[in-house]
Amino acid sequence: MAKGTIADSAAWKKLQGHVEDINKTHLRDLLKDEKRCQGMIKEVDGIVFDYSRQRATAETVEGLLSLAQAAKLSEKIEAMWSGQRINETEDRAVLHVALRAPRDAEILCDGKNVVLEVWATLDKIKAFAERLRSGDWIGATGKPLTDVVAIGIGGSFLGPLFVHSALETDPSAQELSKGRSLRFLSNVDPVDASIALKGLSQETTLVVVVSKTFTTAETMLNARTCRTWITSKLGADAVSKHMIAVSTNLKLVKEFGIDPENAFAFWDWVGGRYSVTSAVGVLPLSLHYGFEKVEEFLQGTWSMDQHFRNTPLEKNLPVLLGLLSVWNVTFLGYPARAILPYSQALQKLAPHIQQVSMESNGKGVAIDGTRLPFEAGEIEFGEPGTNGQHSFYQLIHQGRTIPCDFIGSVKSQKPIYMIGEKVSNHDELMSNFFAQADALAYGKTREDLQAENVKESLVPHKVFTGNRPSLSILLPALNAYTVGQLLSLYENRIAVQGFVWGINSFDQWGVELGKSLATKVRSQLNEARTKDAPVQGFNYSTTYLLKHYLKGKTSVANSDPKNVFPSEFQS
Ligand SMILES: O=P(O)(O)OC[C@H]1O[C@](O)(CO)[C@@H](O)[C@@H]1O
Repeated sequence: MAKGTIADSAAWKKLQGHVEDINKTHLRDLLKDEKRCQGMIKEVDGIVFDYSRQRATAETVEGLLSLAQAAKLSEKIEAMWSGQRINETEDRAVLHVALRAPRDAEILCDGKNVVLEVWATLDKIKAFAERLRSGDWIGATGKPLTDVVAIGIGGSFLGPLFVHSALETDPSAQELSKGRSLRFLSNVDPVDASIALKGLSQETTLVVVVSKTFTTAETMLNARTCRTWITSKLGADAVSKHMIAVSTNLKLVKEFGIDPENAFAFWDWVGGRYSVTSAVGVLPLSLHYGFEKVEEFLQGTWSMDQHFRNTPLEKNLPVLLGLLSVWNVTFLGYPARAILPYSQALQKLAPHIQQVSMESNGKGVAIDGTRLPFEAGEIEFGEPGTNGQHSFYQLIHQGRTIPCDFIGSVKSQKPIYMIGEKVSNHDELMSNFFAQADALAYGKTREDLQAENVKESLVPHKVFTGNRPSLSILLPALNAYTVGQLLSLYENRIAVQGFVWGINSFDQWGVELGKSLATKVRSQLNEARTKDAPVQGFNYSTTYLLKHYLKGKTSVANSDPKNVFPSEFQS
């Protein structure tokens, strides 16, 4: 589009007009049309995707596909895959898909096949993981390193944590990680460090500092904290044995004191929140589970990536998911989405996707800087079912309309059957998965309640309007491969939304302002505590709060500097 935004397109306007038609329908009636439903259930590489409970008809989907065409979606997907610098404000390509490509694939960036570099790093990770896991790599006192603490924040933390929590309950992955532990340290809150290091011994711990930039304040402070924890017990030389790094900034890794030989690279064409399939996730997960298990995860992502790149839009799961999200957010006016895995192992899916989505698409201007005449981005949150049912589902059923993603699996990784119970524990879980989607769609009418002889005064309270959209994703089982498929499905869905809205989903300028203001506060706190300097240069409110905060702290002016650590740090 030469000028203006996607909202100027005829396809956009047509969809706006179509909202009125949809508002005349109820999901209760739409679900009676079996032909419609049949067209809205797709199966790809073992995953069933059912969007028949969306407030949409074949005409809606057709309208959305025209919108995709107006937004040049196919061209944008191809531009991403062909290494064009589609992250224009940072002048970078967006090629996280290359991270999971098989060894013999070719993906070009600036005329270079990046798959070769990807595999050089994967080979290095594999070799290192084998050395560590076999006990060939030993710590400063000669002991094998069985515990890994991965320090990182945002994309350098949430993705690896999500995959780790998903694999933790997979029996084969469990077997591979016997006798080992993997912990994460992200928050700069000293309590997080005390939790991460609790009970660990420096002698058997390897710290992995994960930071794309190697400048992130929280990560670097936690890295220095762990370095002090190690050196105070094992001496300065122990760093080379007990600390390694993942970064695109190998110069700063070296300056920090980590041997560049023990650093694992990735590239500026990998966005932080899209980096879990780079060394950011692959290294710590391989140290814990072995490289082969992590490779299965990469293969799952690649399978869905290939489907995304090569399948016509109308059958393409990430595309359909993305278009329906645009429909819900922008046209039907539902700004939020609930991610509801009926799988405890997917407990960190929502927090991870929350970052991928909200940091990617929470933008106010189009890629050319034009202010958007609509609100892009989506509020994403979620909890595993059935826990969420006893928390926020009340609001979803009778309060606000929040489109839901229900995710379940056919098989459980930990089946429990008990004599005398009607169903297995997993069947009980999945009964809720199936029931909730229909409860939201159909609701319960006044007539239904009257037929049940419900007391008249209670009828209004017990009515469920229904007509609340959801979609269902059914995996064959939860394992490394399907976790990879799911990740790619969501990552690519989020890219599709951004491509259609016409925004840059791959920069994150919105996180900068808070960071720079924190620098000013940090130096004020330092001046106040070490030199008793007065609080100045802030507005009334911040000055008041800072003074109150400082009143409760001990001044260290005129005293000898010393390290202070919680007792958990002393092993
Ligand atoms: O990996 P880094 O450079 O430490 O950055 C951590 C995170 O901070 C952000 O830059 C901003 O939140 C994320 O995009 C990124 O994942």
